[in-house]
Amino acid sequence: METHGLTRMFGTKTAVDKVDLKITKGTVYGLLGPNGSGKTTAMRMLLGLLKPTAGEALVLGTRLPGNAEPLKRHIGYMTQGFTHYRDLTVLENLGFIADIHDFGGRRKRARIKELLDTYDLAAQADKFAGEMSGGQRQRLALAATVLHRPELLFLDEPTAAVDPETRRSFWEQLFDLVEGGTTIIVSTHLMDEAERCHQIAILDQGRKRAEGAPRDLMARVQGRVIEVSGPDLRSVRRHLSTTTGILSVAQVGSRLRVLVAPETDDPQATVAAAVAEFAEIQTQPTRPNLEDVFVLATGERVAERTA
Ligand SMILES: Nc1ncnc2c1ncn2[C@@H]1O[C@H](COP(=O)(O)OP(=O)(O)OP(=O)(O)O)[C@@H](O)[C@H]1O
Repeated sequence: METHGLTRMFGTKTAVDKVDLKITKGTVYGLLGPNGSGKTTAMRMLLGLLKPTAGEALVLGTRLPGNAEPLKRHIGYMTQGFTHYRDLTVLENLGFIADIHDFGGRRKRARIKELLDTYDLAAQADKFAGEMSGGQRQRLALAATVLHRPELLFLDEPTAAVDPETRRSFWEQLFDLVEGGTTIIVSTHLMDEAERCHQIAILDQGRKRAEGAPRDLMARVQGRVIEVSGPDLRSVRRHLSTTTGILSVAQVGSRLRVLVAPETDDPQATVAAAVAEFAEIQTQPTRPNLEDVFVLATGERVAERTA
């Protein structure tokens, strides 16, 4: 899948701004960005549901904008929230989706049985979707999305509303799909979710600000994140927040994580000098995370934007 200069305006607002992407078959590609950064709009254009204002995309050999009809058999889309019928049972929900995809008779029964086994839903088959737990409903949503064995799967913030344990097992299921050759495009504002992707693009205000494997992106920030410990950390934090060359300061437990701007030669010495007036302060470089990459790419923390 590739896009060139993909752009979408709503009135005078540019929701997606000249975005170039290249996504390799059999990988999980993450679109990471805060609310309103253009993730859903980008996905809807790639699904052929929304026409780009400018630019183009090539999705599984189909050129967009253009006739997206041939794509529909080959792609799956899990929207934000759960889109199955709460007053139908698990079996009825899957049966309904199977009918939409023209699965009939024995083929329909076999595929539904397979999905109930794969997604551990057999015991809930006759339960109303509305009465299931969040984790079970999410498994049902994924089962329904992959029923027709799509080659390309779009997941819009799939685990924003579930607990960490459910999120972990959901991701294991995604990697099982990838092993079978499926390509997955997932949008998220969660750093731990983005870290699991093979490749990510960081989106901010509709623009792509950075792209690469999470590990490579974090390596680029190596040495720029300094951990500060000692007494009176709230005062130290306030002081560092107004120091030139320091991009962000966040308290994590009994330490501060300080991100130093790229143009600064010796980040640790810069932080040490800035806190010299405080007694008993220790500084040491620490391992960067994707939040640091995001701040560096956009100048702002995701949490601040999302809040
Ligand atoms: N149909 C629409 N009409 C007008 N503006 C829209 C429409 N859809 C999206 N927007 C605007 O485009 C921008 C990008 O929205 P989009 O939903 O793509 O972001 P997002 O990153 O998916 O965020 P979220 O996680 O909140 O869905 C936002 O400013 C949004 O208000």
